[in-house]
Amino acid sequence: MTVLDDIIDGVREDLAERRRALPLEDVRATALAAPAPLDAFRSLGAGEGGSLAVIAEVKRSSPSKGALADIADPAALAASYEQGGAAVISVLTEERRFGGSLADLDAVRAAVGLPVLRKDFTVDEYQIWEARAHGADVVLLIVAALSDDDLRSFLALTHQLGMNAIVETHTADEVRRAVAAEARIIGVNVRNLKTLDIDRGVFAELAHLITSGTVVVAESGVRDAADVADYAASGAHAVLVGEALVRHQDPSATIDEFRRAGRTAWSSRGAAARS
Ligand SMILES: O=P(O)(O)OC[C@@H](O)[C@@H](O)c1c[nH]c2ccccc12
Repeated sequence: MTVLDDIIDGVREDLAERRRALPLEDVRATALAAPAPLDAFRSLGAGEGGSLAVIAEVKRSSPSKGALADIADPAALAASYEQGGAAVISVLTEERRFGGSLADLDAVRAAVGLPVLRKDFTVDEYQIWEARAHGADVVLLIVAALSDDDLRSFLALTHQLGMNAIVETHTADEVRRAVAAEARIIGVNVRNLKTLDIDRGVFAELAHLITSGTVVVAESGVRDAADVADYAASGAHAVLVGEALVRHQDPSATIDEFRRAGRTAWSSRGAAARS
């Protein structure tokens, strides 16, 4: 049993409970009445113009490190992310291992004008409707946790609702599956969710397998501006950062610094390509 299997068992139990309290029909009705989703593909694709997008995450704890930060006011944290120039705000909603909640998502949604990612382990279409009902614009689809059929049908539902999905990969085979499913945004998570080990080199190994026209996101393991520059130089349009931001005194300034590091790496990459 991997860590991922274990997390998903908990996710399914919690999901069964929410479904009993609120049937899919009710969640659907709320989702369809919600304000139209924001276009995260566009916000992230701004990378084409030579800048790197930062997806800034509200993350209370993690299975590998336990409690990361005491986030008393997730809305205020998200507002500081927006002020620093984040393109998208990610909110962990998984409760058991990450300490997140749909209440955190609601608070952040109300506080920012940016696209919001509901970060969870999506194993059922219910969670996609639920994300939309809570005002999310983006969901996470982890290839390692899904069959090809589920990946395709979840992606189709997400797009039908006008939302985007970050399709998360960790191996060459998963990248191939994501590309075959016609994912528009592909994330490479350098953390192996089965073992929780980080290997930053995985990003450069896999990024070049992703077809052009796709937004490429480097996920996890960003400690500082140098890590951001490395990901950008290897082809990231965006980076997804949690721990380094929630632990920092001034998340807003940190995002600004990361964006500048990304821009410099982008322009030298452009220069290398031209010469
Ligand atoms: O805190 P970090 O190392 O900056 O990582 C953020 C994000 O990539 C990580 O939270 C994450 C990536 N994929 C996930 C899937 C589920 C839960 C969490 C994640």
